[in-house]
Amino acid sequence: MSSLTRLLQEKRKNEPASSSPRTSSDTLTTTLESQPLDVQSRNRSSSHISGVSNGSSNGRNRTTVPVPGSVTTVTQIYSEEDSSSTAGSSLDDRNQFSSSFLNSNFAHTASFYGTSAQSKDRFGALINDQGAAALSSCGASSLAAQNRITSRLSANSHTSGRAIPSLSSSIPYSVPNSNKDNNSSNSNSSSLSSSWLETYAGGMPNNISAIDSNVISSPKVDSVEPRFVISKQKLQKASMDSNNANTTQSRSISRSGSISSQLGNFFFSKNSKESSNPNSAGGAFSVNSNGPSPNIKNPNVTNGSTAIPKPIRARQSSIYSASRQPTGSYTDNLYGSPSSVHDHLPPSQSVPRSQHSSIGDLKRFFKKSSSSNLSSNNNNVIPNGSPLSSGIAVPSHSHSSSHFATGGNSYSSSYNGNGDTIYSHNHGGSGIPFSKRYIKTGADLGAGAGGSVKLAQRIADNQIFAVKEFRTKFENESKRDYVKKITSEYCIGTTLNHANIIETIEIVYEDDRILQVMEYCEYDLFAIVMSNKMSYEEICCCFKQILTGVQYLHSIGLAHRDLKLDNCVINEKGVVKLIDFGAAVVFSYPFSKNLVEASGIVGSDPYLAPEVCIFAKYDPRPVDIWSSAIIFACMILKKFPWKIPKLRDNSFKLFCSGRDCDSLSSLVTRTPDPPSYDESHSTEKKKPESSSNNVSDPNNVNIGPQRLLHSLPEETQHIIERMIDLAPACRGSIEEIMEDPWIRSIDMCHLVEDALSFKVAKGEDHHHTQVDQSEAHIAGLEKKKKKQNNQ
Ligand SMILES: Nc1ncnc2c1ncn2[C@@H]1O[C@H](COP(=O)(O)OP(=O)(O)OP(=O)(O)O)[C@@H](O)[C@H]1O
Repeated sequence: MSSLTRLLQEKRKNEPASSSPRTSSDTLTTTLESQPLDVQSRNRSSSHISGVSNGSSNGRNRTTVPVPGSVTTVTQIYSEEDSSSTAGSSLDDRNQFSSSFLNSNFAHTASFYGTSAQSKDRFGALINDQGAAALSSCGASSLAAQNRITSRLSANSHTSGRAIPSLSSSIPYSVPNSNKDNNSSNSNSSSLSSSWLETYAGGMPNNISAIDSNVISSPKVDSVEPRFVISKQKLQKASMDSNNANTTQSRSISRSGSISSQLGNFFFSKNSKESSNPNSAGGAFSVNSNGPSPNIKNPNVTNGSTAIPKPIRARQSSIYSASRQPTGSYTDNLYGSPSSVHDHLPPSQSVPRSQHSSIGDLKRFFKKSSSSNLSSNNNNVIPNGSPLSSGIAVPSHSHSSSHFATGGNSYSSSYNGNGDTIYSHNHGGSGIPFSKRYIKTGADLGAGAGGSVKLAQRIADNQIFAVKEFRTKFENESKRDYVKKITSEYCIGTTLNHANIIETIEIVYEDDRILQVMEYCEYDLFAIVMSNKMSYEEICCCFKQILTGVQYLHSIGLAHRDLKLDNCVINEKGVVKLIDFGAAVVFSYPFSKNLVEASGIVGSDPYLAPEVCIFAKYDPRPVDIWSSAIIFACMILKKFPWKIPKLRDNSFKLFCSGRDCDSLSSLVTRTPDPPSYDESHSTEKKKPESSSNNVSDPNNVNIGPQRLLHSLPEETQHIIERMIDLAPACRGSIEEIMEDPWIRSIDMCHLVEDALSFKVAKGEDHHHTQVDQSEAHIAGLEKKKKKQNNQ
């Protein structure tokens, strides 16, 4: 337990119960605690686990976990390590749960930066514990599926994470008339899905219908250009939709260079150096470059933008490649050599290593830019509604537009992140080093696996920003992966435009440091939650804002993959913003109806969706949905429901138990039931069936989904249940969630246009909690703890 954890626990213990305002969440927590069954559950699980580990053979046992009564149980293979780690299951004990809650929040994103041996071990353990989960009584078909999985695993065990099947091999994503040839490897599921959908197309969940073709893990792309064009369109459409929906926000997409093109321009083309003109470095930095297609000219770009590197390189260096290889860091660990990263690419996409980035590229890139200008450029601000030559009309309201410039020294920004001001002014930044343009205030906001975040003040206007200094490369990390992580975070940050997404102002490479300047938000949502002062309505507002951010991301084909309380910050106006796009992936490309599956165990344990721990490849959208639901549960309960979604975690095991199936893998690979005649003609019958998976004892709140749901307000239970459906194919999509009556009824704080600025329209039924700045960020809490210890 970290010292900070202890600090917070002590703080909470010392707080008299009456000192905190009585909120709905308090009531709910009390309700949860009042359930003695939690304690019983923990005792039960301990004994089961103990039994498992004692009987271990070769460190592993196949264990059937008994659950009281006649309910079905979930079976899994355990290792001794697993069994010993079962302690401290979340819902069972408040203190332990709080500890877990805090520790997990301070335990940073797993795997994405996981270059340690731990990651490797963890990955291996996950493969063996979850992927090979052999289950017994779910019918012949699921058993067959399990056998397929298990045999694949055995055939490739300990050698390659790629041996783990894709979730799509078990879940049919395909739709009729999709290209079945492409699905030869998944012929079983494909044919299943086709027949399913042909028959029950209307019954498929929203999260499947959005991607209405076959699932691929390595998309075949002959040309990069169309993707970029559509990426812009998607961005524009998302912004326009957003405008039309509530006129809450619309920022210029003047930073219109796609993520991929930016990355390609930045790092992965040696030729870019040769082919560029003297201004090319700046051009390469310009997000609003000519765009990736040589056929597309952008008359709005007046600076010396560079020629676009060869598309193939751009693609390989993009988030596209990141999305296919987000596990690069641990892949390197597993295979011992960065070259292995390329080995598993299809031949058509395999790239000679010489084409990939190097730290030298990174330095050249930043140095060139630094010497020209790292401030923003008015040239990048596109007149309202002006169509780019690529055929994209930008949103009608120029909003934020801060990014690298190409030699000009003007700056334009129109969104201050507080939601009520547009500023637009020029800051002479050309050639001026970061240290001359910003003063570091010295205050630390937080630090994680990706780097440390500090406060800085811009000299030109005294505005405060959060500046993230990226960590240096780990020794056992490939340069390529390192550069990719940094660039993906920056490129995503600068490309996205939404009130609920943090704005990246610029990125600076100076003195061998990489600094990302972001708008500053006064509070971590985690700190606000831990203050225990949030009202239920406030929690709902924050939740809906998070969902709104997720909706935006998903609408443009991106998934965050690391949604958690401490990746949500909130400003003093009550606007919640998602941060940390280091793990984000593209799941859908323009002109393609294919789902690009994500891979790798990426995220933070308590927020992880179960399929992430089981399958090497998965649809990242339901993962975000699951994590969002966990965030909501954490805000209500001030606890995690479980430490990790694995059966070794007793609380999660109980959550999975009591269903009409005893196999976690089978539960996770379930597909939606076709609508029955009764269901389609009677809405009354539908509810009891969907509200209880606990076939044996629907009233037992300790088993099955009710274990978590019963602790939540009744009105939230339906949609949260949809969000924590163990099967991602059945899980509610973001569109479904946003249409939920309760979600719709939430009076959410949002931005509204007001002449030349945007103001926050506050929800009327709540105000947003503010805490002392000394406790507003994790770093502040840590500092305070240290101080207390020294006294
Ligand atoms: N724009 C911002 N405004 C205020 N605080 C911020 C901002 N960005 C980051 N922080 C603070 O810094 C912390 C770390 O930021 P971030 O999550 O980006 O780092 P990381 O190294 O990627 O973390 P992780 O290990 O979770 O991946 C956050 O939890 C938050 O407290």
